Amino acid sequence: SHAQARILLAYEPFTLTLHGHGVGDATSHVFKTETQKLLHIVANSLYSEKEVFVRELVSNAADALEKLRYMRMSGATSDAAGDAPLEIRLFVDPEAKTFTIQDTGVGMTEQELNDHLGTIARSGSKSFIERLEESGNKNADAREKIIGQFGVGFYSSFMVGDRVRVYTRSAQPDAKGYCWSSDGTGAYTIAEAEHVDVGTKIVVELRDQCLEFADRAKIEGIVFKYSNFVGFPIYLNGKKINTVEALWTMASGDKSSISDEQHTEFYRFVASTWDRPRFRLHYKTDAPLSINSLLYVPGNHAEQFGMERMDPGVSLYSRKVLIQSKSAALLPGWLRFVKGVIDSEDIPLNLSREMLQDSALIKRLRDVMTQRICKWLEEEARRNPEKYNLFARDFGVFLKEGVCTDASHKDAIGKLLRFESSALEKGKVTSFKEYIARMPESQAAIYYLCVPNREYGDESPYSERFKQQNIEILYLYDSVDEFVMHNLGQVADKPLVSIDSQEALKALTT
Ligand SMILES: Nc1nc(Cl)c2cnn(Cc3ccc(Br)cc3F)c2n1
Repeated sequence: SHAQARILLAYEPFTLTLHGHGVGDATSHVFKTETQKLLHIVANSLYSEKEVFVRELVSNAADALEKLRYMRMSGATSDAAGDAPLEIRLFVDPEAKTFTIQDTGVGMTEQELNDHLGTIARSGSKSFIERLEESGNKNADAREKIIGQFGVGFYSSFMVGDRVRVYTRSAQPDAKGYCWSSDGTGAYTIAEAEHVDVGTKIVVELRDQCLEFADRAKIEGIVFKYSNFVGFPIYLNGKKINTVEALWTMASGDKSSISDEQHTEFYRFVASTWDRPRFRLHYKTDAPLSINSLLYVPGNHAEQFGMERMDPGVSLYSRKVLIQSKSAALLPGWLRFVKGVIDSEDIPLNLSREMLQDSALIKRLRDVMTQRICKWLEEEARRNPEKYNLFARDFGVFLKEGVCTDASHKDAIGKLLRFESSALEKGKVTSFKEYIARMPESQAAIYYLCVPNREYGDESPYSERFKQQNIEILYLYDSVDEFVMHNLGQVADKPLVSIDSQEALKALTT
C-alpha cells in the first residue's frame, strides 16, 4: 500500500522498482513556458496521425545507434560502454497497457536529459512558436523548421501516452543510469536508476483511447510502413520484423555490390508488382539539396489496359525512414509511372500530407528530380535505341501528358518523343533530333500530319506533294498528338507545322 511504500522508501532509497529498475529519489523540474507551449503543440496538433509516434521513437533510436556505431568505429568508446549488439527492441503489453522501445545506442547523461528540453525551447524560439500558433499551426515552413530539431519527435509519445518514462544510461565512461518521468503537461522528474543498460528505454503508458498501440500486429504494420528500411534490426516482443535492405544507401555505379536480382526484388517490394523493371536510375547528389534516390521504369503499367489512373509510384524517405508513401508531391503527375524511393536528409520527419504539397523544399526537390529523370531517359535512348523505342511506345501517353501539363519541362520531354515518319518504313520511329539532322538547311519547319494510321498518311493528298518535293513528314496517330504539337510549338527553333495547314501549303508553292 502507499503507507507501506512510504515507510519502505524512508529507509532504502532503491526499494521502489519500476520496470525492473531500482529508482532513487526524484528531483522535480518545471518546463520553461516556451517549452510548455511547444510540447503542447507537438503532443496535440503537429502530427496528422497518432501512429507516427512509433516512427519518431524508432528514428531517435536509430540515430542513437548510428552515433554509437560511429563512436565504436572511431575508437571513442571505452570498453566500459560494452559491446552490446546495435539493435532496437519493441515490446507491447496489452495487460499493462504499455508500449516500450529500447535501443542499445549512446544513451543520455543527466545533463542531456535536462538540456534537451532547453535546446528545443531555444531552437523553437519564441517567434516560431508564436507564428505557429497564430497561423493555427498551418504555416508549413515554420512547422518544418520546428519539427527538424532532433528529438522533438520524442514528445509525440504524449499523443498516445498519459505518462512516459525514459530509462537511459550514456555510453560515456562511469555514466549513471537515470529515470526521467513526465505526464507531458508541466513538469518532469529525474532520479538515478539501477540496472539500466547503456542506451535508452522508453516506456509509454497508453491512454485508454490508444490501446491499439499495445497490439503486436498494429505495431508490426506501422514499423513495416515507416521504418522497414531502418539500418538496424528491429525486434517486436523478441521477433525480428524488419527485413528489406535500404538498397539506395548502398554503393552505386559499376563498383556497386548490388546485383540485378537485388534490384528486381527491391523494385517488386516498392512497386508491389511482379514484373521486371525496364530501366533503373540510382541518383545521388548533395546540391541543391541532399538526394539519394533509386528509381525504376516498370515493365508494364496498369493504365495500358485502360485501368483507372495509377497512384504515384515514388515514396519519400528521410534517412531511411518513410515520410510519405507514394507521394503525389514528389514528382509531377505525368511521371506517376516511375517507381522507387527518394531519400532526402533535408526533409524533416513527420511532414503531414498537406504540408508536403506546399513546402518550398518539396517544390525544389520535384524540379531537380524531373529534370534528372528526363536526362536519364535520354541516356537510356542513347544506350539502347530499340529498347527505348519500346518504352516510348508503351509510355508515350505519359510523356505526351507531360508536354501538355508540365510547361517548364515540355522541351525536355519533347526530346523523349518518338514518331513514325514518311522517311522510314512502317513500324520504325524517329525523334525530332534525327528529323532535323536529315532535313536540308533551307527547310524552315518540321512538318507533321495527324492521321489514324500509316496507310492514311501515305495516301493523304497532302503528303503526296510533300514527298514530291522530298520533304519528310512525321506521322502522328494519337488523338492527343495535335495538342502535343500545339503545346511544343517548335523544336530547336524550328516551328512544328501540320501539312494540312495554310502555312504548309504556302511553303509548298514557293
Ligand atoms: N532514443 C534516444 N536516444 C538518444 Cl541518445 C536521444 C537523445 N535525445 N533523444 C530524444 C529524447 C530527448 C529527451 C528525452 Br527526456 C527523451 C528523448 F527520447 C534521444 N532518444
